[in-house]
Amino acid sequence: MKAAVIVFPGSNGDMDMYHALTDFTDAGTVDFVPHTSETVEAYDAIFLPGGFSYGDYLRSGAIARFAPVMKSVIAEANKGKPVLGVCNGFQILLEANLLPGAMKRNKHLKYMCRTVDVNVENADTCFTRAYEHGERLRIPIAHGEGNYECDETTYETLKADNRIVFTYGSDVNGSVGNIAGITNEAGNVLGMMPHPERAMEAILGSEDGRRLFTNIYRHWRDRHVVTT
Ligand SMILES: NC(=O)CC[C@H](N)C(=O)O
Repeated sequence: MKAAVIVFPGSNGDMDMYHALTDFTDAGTVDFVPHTSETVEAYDAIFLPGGFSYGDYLRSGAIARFAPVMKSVIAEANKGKPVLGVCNGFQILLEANLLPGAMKRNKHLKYMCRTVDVNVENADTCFTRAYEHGERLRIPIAHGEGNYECDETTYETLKADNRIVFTYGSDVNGSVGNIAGITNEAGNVLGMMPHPERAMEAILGSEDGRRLFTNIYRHWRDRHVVTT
């Protein structure tokens, strides 16, 4: 599997994402792909890391959404390749309209940085099949604009179509329905505010993020590697 970790000016989760992929999955190639790149067509899975792309000016993700690489990210997402956006990556996916809704400042207007409870609401996606439905994970958050907002119709659709993949165990930032992560309609694009790539090793507090990465790899392997 060839994985692309997209790097924007201001990304800060790119190294963690790279570490999660190279040290915990058998992904053959993991490349840092700069925001100026014109194409990610050669990659099987695309990862948008956390950070403060373009200094979070205007709104988080609002400028990154126009980076040259995004045209190709959108094209590959529409072909059905797995695309994972974490934190700022999620914000960019929202701004790019690959996912519905928007992010507002956290309800207390404070940047929050701590490990929280995260519920697995849908364990039937290419990202979450290694988890149990209803499982409670411990995953760190680190954001100032994680207050997910969408209109009533969108919320009802997300619920009805099982596209709410993760919720917070409690109301941490004001998000509608305590939403922590959602997918697109096809299920191949996941945006989530908690950082699974920072929950890979018990020594750092949790290894609950591991299965997300190993499962993306497994999903690809099951479709591309012939076993006897
Ligand atoms: N770790 C992140 O990606 C968080 C930064 C994000 N731009 C924010 O809302 O603060």
